[in-house]
Amino acid sequence: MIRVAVSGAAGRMGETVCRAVDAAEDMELVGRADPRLGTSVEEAIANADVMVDFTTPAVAADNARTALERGVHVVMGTTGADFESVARSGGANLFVAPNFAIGAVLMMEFARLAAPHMRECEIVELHHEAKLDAPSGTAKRTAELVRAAGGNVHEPIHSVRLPGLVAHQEVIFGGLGQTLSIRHDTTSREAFMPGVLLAIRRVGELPERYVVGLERLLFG
Ligand SMILES: NC(=O)C1=CN([C@@H]2O[C@H](COP(=O)(O)OP(=O)(O)OC[C@H]3O[C@@H](n4cnc5c(N)ncnc54)[C@H](O)[C@@H]3O)[C@@H](O)[C@H]2O)C=CC1
Ligand SMILES: O=C(O)C1=N[C@H](C(=O)O)C[C@H](O)C1
Repeated sequence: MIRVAVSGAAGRMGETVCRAVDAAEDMELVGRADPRLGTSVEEAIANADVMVDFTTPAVAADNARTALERGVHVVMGTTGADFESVARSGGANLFVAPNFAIGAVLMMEFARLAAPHMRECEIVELHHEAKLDAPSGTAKRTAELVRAAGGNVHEPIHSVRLPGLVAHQEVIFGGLGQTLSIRHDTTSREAFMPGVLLAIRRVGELPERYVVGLERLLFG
């Protein structure tokens, strides 16, 4: 049994992760941290092997440090924060993914493949109106990957925030007489759960202490 604590447990993602962990036969939900529940990270991780964090950019790095210093592996989903500086804390592993949905990972892979052939690129990301960070973590990661593959991502990345949206992104390449659009739509937060559960199962045996991107677990 993998003993899992969820940080941000009363949030949109945290509640969904708690249900997914509860339903997984090889996992036990041992702690739920959230100020809205009156529970701290320290209490929640006391008996945990892995902490999953979906909180806010302001607190996520501190939460990760707290867990790593206590030897608890971290699966980090929170975007808009930098985790490089905490990655070497303690003796446990840190896995960070800006997007846990397989379709979003494929969108980024396809964009990386297209970049050397159609260099000019714009990214439009669209999210629910309560999202705190802009551009999204997925959009920033896509831009990094496209640029590393030789693409020219135009600034700024376009961020749309509206009620009715969940999480969506379009990567548009333009070339002579043609465009190529790669679009991913998340219509339910359930989309992220297989990726989160995979990361919980694998975070204890990463090849390095700090790994970024679900593609590292999916495609080796
Ligand atoms: N990597 C991925 O695939 C995904 C990442 N996200 C990211 O996850 C994060 C959370 O998103 P939502 O669930 O929509 O936000 P939310 O606002 O619904 O939930 C955040 C929760 O964190 C709690 N919180 C605040 N401070 C805390 C602390 N110090 N310790 C523990 N909990 C604390 C809040 O009370 C709230 O319940 C965002 O950064 C978002 O971008 C969201 C969806 C997918
Ligand atoms: O806040 C969200 O909802 C999401 N955040 C992540 C991001 O910033 O890319 C992943 C997904 O887009 C949903």
